[in-house]
Amino acid sequence: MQSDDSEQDRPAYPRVFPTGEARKSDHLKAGLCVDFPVSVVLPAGGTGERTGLQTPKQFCPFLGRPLISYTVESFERVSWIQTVVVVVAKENTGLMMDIIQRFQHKKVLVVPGGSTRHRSICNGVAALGEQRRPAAHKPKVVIIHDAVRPFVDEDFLHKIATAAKEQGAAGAIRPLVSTVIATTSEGYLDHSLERAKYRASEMPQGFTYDVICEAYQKCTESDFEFGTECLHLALQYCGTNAKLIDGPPTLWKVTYKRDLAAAESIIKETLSQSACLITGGLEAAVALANVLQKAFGALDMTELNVTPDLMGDNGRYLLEDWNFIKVSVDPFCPSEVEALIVALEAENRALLNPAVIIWMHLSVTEEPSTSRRATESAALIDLASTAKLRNILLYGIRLHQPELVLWESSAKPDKLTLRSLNQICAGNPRQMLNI
Ligand SMILES: Nc1ccn([C@@H]2O[C@H](COP(=O)(O)OP(=O)(O)OP(=O)(O)O)[C@@H](O)[C@H]2O)c(=O)n1
Ligand SMILES: O=C(CO)[C@H](O)[C@H](O)COP(=O)(O)O
Repeated sequence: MQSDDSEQDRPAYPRVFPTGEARKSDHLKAGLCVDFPVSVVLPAGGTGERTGLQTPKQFCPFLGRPLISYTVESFERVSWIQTVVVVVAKENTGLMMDIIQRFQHKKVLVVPGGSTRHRSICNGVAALGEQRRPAAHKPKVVIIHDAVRPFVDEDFLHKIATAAKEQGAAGAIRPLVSTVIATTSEGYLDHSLERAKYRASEMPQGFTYDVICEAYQKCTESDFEFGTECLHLALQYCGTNAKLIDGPPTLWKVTYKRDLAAAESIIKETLSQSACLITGGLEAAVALANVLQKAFGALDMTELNVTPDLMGDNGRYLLEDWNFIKVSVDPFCPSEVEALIVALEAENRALLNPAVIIWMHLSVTEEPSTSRRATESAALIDLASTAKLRNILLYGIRLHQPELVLWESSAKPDKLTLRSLNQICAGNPRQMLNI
């Protein structure tokens, strides 16, 4: 991870929660688009030796999902990207096909890798020219991105794709973290480079299909064996000076074991503490929602809004980024939560921003029997398992409160109620009853 980031330069990691109107207007922007075919090559054929782990880093799991699946999703969700070629070592083809099936990736083509990164990328580019799928067009622009850089957003991909189309090649750059020096063969300082003049070359990079094909056709065995820079091939063999674009720090590459921990914490960080309470408009649910809102407020949580439903434009906006607390009062009705899961799925949210649904059900009649509770829990476990495959984390809390007096919207919540709700809210959702 880049270590030179000052506080002001802290990465704007893709977060679940927008901050007010600015984010809202982003949503209202018609959406980025390109009017030429763009496809992607994700080299994922390495062994990840530097992590010191047996499993190649691209297949290491984060919250139950392999890293490569997060990267694939970052591209798949971009409507103007046609095909995502994932290049994997032959022995990992089965594993990759299994990941595609399990996480329902739709745009992926799996291609066998080579012995070096350049050979793998070259195989991926060649596969784009051989596609036989009816809907596949030869791409105008090919974006190349390491499979082990999962945090890439649509805005930046758009910049790279459009610059690549205009210029023939484009790539992300970042300020250097340390000064680069040359050493003598005896291990002494030969000379050092003036740091301000140099940049670190990162990914993604974009090329017109013709430029990247020509570069790989003309480059030497030595380039294939030792080269580390596709932009260099475009310059040397096609005379194309790449357009360089300052990228966000989120583009860092998972290289060492500590990067795996950092990636996981970023993914977790995107699970925001704020949420939208859905009441269905029922009086008792509204009263409960108000108590919860006060409890969250007392915990100084950033945002907790209450809405009766997710209809209309506001609903679409909320579905795009927010987490949800679905409040219901008898009867126990999983189909309401199922409808929320279906709506979230239809919104095709980024996998990097897992959606969390907490279903808080209030039972106001007599205590349900053990067998009824078991049947209801079984239905919810099924629902939660299906949701998890869509990166929707479903948790359940059942409250039994025959007396609703405390929860009338005008009443001040009693201290005990507030304290127990605070305890629920303060707990890691993972420690709650996970249905
Ligand atoms: N023969 C290779 C080598 C690397 N890569 C891919 O190129 C990307 C960047 O390379 P790097 O971080 O060096 O990955 P590894 O080669 O796996 O790591 P290491 O050098 O530590 O072994 C990774 O997504 C990696 O899977 C590839 O497709 N084919
Ligand atoms: O940044 C890059 C290219 O500009 C590549 O990600 C980098 O070269 C990969 O190198 P390595 O496989 O040695 O980590």
